[in-house]
Amino acid sequence: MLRSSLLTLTRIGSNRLMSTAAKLTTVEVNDKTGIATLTMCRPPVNGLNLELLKDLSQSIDEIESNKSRGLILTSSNPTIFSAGLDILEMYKPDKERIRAFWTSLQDVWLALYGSSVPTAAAINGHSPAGGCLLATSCEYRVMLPKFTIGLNETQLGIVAPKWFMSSFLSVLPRRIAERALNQGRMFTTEEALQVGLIDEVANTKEEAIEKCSAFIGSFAKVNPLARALTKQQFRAADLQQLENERVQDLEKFLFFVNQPAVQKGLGLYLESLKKKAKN
Ligand SMILES: CC/C=C\CC/C=C/CC(=O)SCCNC(=O)CCNC(=O)[C@H](O)C(C)(C)COP(=O)(O)OP(=O)(O)OC[C@H]1O[C@@H](n2cnc3c(N)ncnc32)[C@H](O)[C@@H]1OP(=O)(O)O
Repeated sequence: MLRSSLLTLTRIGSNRLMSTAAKLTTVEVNDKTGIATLTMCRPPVNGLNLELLKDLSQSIDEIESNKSRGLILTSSNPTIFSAGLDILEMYKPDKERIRAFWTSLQDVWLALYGSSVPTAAAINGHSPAGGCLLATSCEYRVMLPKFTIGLNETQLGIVAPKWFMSSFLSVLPRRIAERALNQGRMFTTEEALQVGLIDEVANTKEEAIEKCSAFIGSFAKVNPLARALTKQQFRAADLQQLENERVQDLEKFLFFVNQPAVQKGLGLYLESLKKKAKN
């Protein structure tokens, strides 16, 4: 693969840092545990734009093919895991780019939710919408206090697609998931723990990564193939549904995003974010 030939390896203590120039993610493999930490680093808020999504896809593929023992997803930003989809991709979109953007988001979800290696999210900051999608696509979540997580799409006047719901439903009981999605509810760390949206709370990012590593380590004595096939059987129906409906899902998104009312709503939301940032 071209990307493999561009790969540079740097050693930091017992970790190998795999990265390429101008990347929006880094992958660091711990030599002792064999676990890869995939860090999103797109300032200011890890907004999921086309480039970050492509990097995430490549990094997940890399981790799968390097036979890492597990994947921990986290952020280089000390207060934001990911602000979700970059709204600038969806507001007054470029025709070709927005197709590639949504297709890349589908790719990331299929790769992460369907990953054969154990996955965990060290949620070291706010995690709305697409950020929550990434976290709930993993098998385990550890979050730092005083942040928020949830699928807030209805608050923006937009609709989370079915596969966002699949990830959410793989974590939460249906009744709680349905109500939270309808309300566009953002959960505090404490509330998220209470309903089961996250598995543990940690006080620091390092502690969160340790807890994620311990979760991944809990599979050490389980046959990796049996574990991977079992996980994939659990997730097969959700994954297959998107595989079967990829084109329709893209067309539905394009139709929706181009509605004048949706464009107006996104514009107002962007404005309110910018106003808030200035104050
Ligand atoms: C039509 C579409 C149909 C279907 C698609 C459905 C799926 C949607 C999934 C999504 O992910 S939609 C995105 C939803 N995301 C959000 O609602 C998050 C919005 N952001 C925030 O709540 C906050 O920014 C934060 C809690 C993440 C961080 O707060 P704070 O640390 O106070 O940072 P600022 O708010 O000051 O933001 C700094 C900077 O970043 C810009 N920004 C924030 N979020 C986004 C974003 N999602 N997309 C693009 N830009 C974003 C914000 O405007 C500020 O920009 P400046 O230029 O003013 O610095």
